[in-house]
Amino acid sequence: MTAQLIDGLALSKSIRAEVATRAAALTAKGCKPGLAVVIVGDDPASHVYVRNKVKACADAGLHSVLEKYEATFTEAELLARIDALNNDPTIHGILVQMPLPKHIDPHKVIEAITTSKDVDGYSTLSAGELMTQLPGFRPCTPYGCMKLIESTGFDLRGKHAVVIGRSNTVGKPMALLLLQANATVTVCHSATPDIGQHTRQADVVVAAVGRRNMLTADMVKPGAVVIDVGINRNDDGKLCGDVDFDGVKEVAGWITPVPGGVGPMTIAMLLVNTLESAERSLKSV
Ligand SMILES: Nc1nc(=O)c2c([nH]1)NC[C@@H]1CN(c3ccc(C(=O)N[C@@H](CCC(=O)O)C(=O)O)cc3)C=[N+]21
Repeated sequence: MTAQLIDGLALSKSIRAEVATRAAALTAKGCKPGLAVVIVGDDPASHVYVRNKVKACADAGLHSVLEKYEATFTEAELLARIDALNNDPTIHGILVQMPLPKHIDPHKVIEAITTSKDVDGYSTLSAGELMTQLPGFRPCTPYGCMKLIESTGFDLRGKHAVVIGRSNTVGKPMALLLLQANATVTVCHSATPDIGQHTRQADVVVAAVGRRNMLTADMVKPGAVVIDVGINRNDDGKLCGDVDFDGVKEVAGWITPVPGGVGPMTIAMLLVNTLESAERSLKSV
């Protein structure tokens, strides 16, 4: 193996420890940071994720509430809960776990969350704040990817970064964050004829596709930083990313594992955003 491992689990722990320190200071001032996590339906993977988020809050000394609703919960009922959480002074962040059941319009739900509590950064106003470099919340996964890249000491200025995937939650905000760090950014997607032609020129590759082994060693420039956002299962049911880790680690300079890479950072940045929201709420009174 030539690549150095970027340990997302270790980095997430140090960020969460820092969150805990700042949360304790806020709590001492009478403002304990609070996160509300809302889940509708019975998708088992989603239930595992939200449990991890709530546990991470408890570990860092944040207040959290988990609201679980049956798959039959209506859109109107959910919007009423969001309205209540928007007006709840003990709650600084609201996360509605995706995906939602088909009868609920996710856009309507996301837009109902007040921007100051949109710690997922999924709303159109948060997206606009990201695009225009205003202080709104950055989506947790791309924000965590930036911290992972930063942790290597790699300076993005003037470097070529290739993002594979153009989702609203990862690919698009990732490209904007890399651009803000002065990288030259290429976004590849399902209609890109030859993705390898682009990634072979890249100093940084962020793979956010959702297809196992889509990035192989022959597509990577020697020494490149490779960030794997994928969440897939292999034939044995084991969690794996989008990157052919065993092949790419022989070529890359730095690489994130799955699990233990981007996933834990997503949760760490959710706590950072919630803490930041609580700090802002104190400043605004
Ligand atoms: N409103 C909303 N916000 C989200 O941030 C959101 C969401 N909906 N829906 C689903 C995705 C997925 N997601 C993950 C978070 C942590 C891990 C994570 O911690 N993964 C561990 C492994 C966990 C395991 O073993 O399954 C790791 O990669 O090491 C994974 C996935 C947040 N999401």
